Amino acid sequence: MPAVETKGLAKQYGNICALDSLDLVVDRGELYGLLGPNGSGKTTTIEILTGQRIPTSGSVSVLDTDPVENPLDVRRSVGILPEREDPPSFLTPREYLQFVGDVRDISDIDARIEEWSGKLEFRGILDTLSTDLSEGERQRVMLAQVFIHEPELVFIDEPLVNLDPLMQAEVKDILTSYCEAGNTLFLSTHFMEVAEDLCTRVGIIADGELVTERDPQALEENGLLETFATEVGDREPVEAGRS
Ligand SMILES: Nc1ncnc2c1ncn2[C@@H]1O[C@H](COP(=O)(O)OP(=O)(O)OP(=O)(O)O)[C@@H](O)[C@H]1O
Repeated sequence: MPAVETKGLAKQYGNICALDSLDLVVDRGELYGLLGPNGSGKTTTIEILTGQRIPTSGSVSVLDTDPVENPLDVRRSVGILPEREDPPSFLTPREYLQFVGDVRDISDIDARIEEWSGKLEFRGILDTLSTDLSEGERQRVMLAQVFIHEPELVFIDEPLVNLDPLMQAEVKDILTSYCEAGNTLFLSTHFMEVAEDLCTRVGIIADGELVTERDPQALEENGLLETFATEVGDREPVEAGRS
């Protein structure tokens, strides 16, 4: 069974059609990137896949579980990093990750905090209040909470945002090795070079529909940007109220 599968997935917010019959299949071990213009439905898709939102119609399967029927089971077995999410300002990274360890039932959380704060190079700020951290330091802590319970499927919106170039290279290596070990990564990004460098397959979504899927490694330089411009740029604007 694939890691993620949607059939005819649709989501209306009042008279706004955010998703319109989305069919997606992401196999286990893939590093899949979902690209699309602002408002095309990427966040809505991830929120439905992670049991945070109920679709209007269609079916969803995540690790063989229906996130609409069993949202808690899905949220326990995946890692999630939404866009612009920070650790609570009033906790230190250590306290926050210990809290995550409690929620995820991790028995050796202290050892894992050591491991992930080492990998993501934030051991030196483990006991600093999060309100006093830089944006990049907060992103490192949030990346640690994604992986600390060793999920087999991870959803990340803009994984490299706010990271300096050396840390971007580290995180790219972490994400690639995570998938090489047989796990699955579902990314959403606006950065073509991130998708080109990292993803084994990308899907381009526009107006809540999947318009094309490509292997970015098989494209010429800037090929993804050209594909994006062709597939998305030529579309007619969609009016609110379309069903
Ligand atoms: N809670 C909500 N209530 C009403 N409309 C919403 C809600 N969330 C999203 N929308 C609308 O649904 C559409 C899809 O939004 P979504 O956030 O999924 O897009 P996106 O591709 O993630 O956009 P971006 O790249 O700008 O983050 C947009 O038209 C948006 O305005």
